[in-house]
Amino acid sequence: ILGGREARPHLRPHMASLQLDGEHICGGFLIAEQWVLSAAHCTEETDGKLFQVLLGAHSLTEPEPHKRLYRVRAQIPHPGSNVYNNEDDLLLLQLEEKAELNEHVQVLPFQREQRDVAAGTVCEVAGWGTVTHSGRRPDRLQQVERPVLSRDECNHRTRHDHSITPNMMCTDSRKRDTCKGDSGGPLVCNGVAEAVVTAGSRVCGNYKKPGIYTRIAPYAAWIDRVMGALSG
Ligand SMILES: O=C(O)c1[nH]c2ccc(F)cc2c1NC(=O)[C@H]1C[C@@H]1c1ccccc1
Repeated sequence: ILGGREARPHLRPHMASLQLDGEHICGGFLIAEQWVLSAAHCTEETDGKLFQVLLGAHSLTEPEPHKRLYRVRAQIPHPGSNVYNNEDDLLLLQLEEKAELNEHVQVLPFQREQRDVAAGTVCEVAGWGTVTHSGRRPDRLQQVERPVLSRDECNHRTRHDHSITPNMMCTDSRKRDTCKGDSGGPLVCNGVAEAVVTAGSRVCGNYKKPGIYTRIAPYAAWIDRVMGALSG
């Protein structure tokens, strides 16, 4: 998160850190007791290794009550996700067991209504991604508020040049922005997860390249189908 600040500890009990060998790779969030939603691109360089999911954390390194690392039973990237574009950039992770819910570990409801968030709506995004242009990695969860940018604005030739589909949305990226390591985290508007930070490589903090998110409502049926099929 560029231009943000340290989050109030444990005000985002839905936040997850997707880790490989103890290293934070991407964000994610708890959508059900045994399920985390993140971004498919985050699995690109993991050559088939399964993530571990850290829940209940504020600091990535310090011991905290309710902080717990969960093993993953299954990772299901959306079938439409690919390495060439940001389309269908969603990843479902089934935890080995149901997460133990408490004040620091909670599920976050996601938007199911197929209606765009109005341009100008101020939403918030949190993550353990880079906090400086030189790539400094924070130990504690950061957050930033960002206004939604209309799809037409975002698709302007000088911005994302018509690559933003109806299944995506954008936020203003002037100075305050998401960055590497924030991908997979939720864009929360009025307390509801509207979208997921896309994990394609994008310059951060440049107003010419707004933040890109995968809207969740268009994928509600896929999410329900996968969770229902693997609910054994
Ligand atoms: O965050 C992303 O957009 C993104 N997209 C990817 C694609 C492949 C892939 F193998 C990884 C990623 C990845 N995450 C990262 O590189 C994470 C490791 C870097 C990081 C940045 C800041 C703080 C902690 C760790």
